[in-house]
Amino acid sequence: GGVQNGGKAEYNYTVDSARASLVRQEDTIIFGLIERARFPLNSPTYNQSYASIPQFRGTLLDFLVRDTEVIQAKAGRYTNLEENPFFPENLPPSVEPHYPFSQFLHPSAAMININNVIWKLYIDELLPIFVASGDDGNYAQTAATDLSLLQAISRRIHYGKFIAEAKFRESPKGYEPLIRAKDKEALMKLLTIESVEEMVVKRVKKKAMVLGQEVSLDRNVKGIKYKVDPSVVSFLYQKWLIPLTKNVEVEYLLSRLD
Ligand SMILES: O=C(O)C(=O)C[C@]1(C(=O)O)C=C[C@@H](O)C=C1
Repeated sequence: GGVQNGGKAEYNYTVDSARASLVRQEDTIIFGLIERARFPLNSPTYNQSYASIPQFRGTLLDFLVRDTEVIQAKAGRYTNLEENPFFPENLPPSVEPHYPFSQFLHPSAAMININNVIWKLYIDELLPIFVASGDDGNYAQTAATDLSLLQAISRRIHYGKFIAEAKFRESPKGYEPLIRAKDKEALMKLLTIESVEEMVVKRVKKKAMVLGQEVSLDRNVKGIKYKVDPSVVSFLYQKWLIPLTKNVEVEYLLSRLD
């Protein structure tokens, strides 16, 4: 397809390499949670009537994300299909020379973007369970940590496209009839491996303990304190991140043969 690869070997994802990437992304997400949890909720960040930005309608977070995405688009961020913008409308093209990223995904399926769902979920459901209530006035800093965490969560969930493609290529005969029959339930069942999910949930809890513990040189400190509650991290994965990744996988597969 389309982009010339300039003689470079095309990088192909496998189920194993995609899983390895998800494992790495766990670190980014956990650090993102730790960074955001340094601040209390700071609700004015998400309140349109608080923000009074000239020529802009929206919240401070909307403003920061929109304008950051414009810059990042120009710098070429979205030429890599692992990245999906939150405000894809009217993003400028990259001004950078194009790197020949692998055309691994099926072109129509590559267009899936559920960031509107992720955004709403983040504000309404996720924030309240891992940040303390309160207001310390650091709204711009808060929005900056929201942006990197949102990008990390979005990347993880949309990575479902790459996993789904790798799974499809490993057993097209299993997937093709279900895709033709548009059988979402059967697709969901075929791509689900409960033992892998259980490992993910256990590992992120352990990582949150290791990466998020307060480090002290004082031997007399009693009890370990965590910067973000490890059981909240495993809950986020179990309740939201894994299910949404799987939804992306199903959506991707449904248009895989278009
Ligand atoms: O590792 C896989 O096989 C995936 O599809 C990823 C994932 C996940 O979101 O972590 C989703 C579905 C599977 O049941 C197991 C794990």
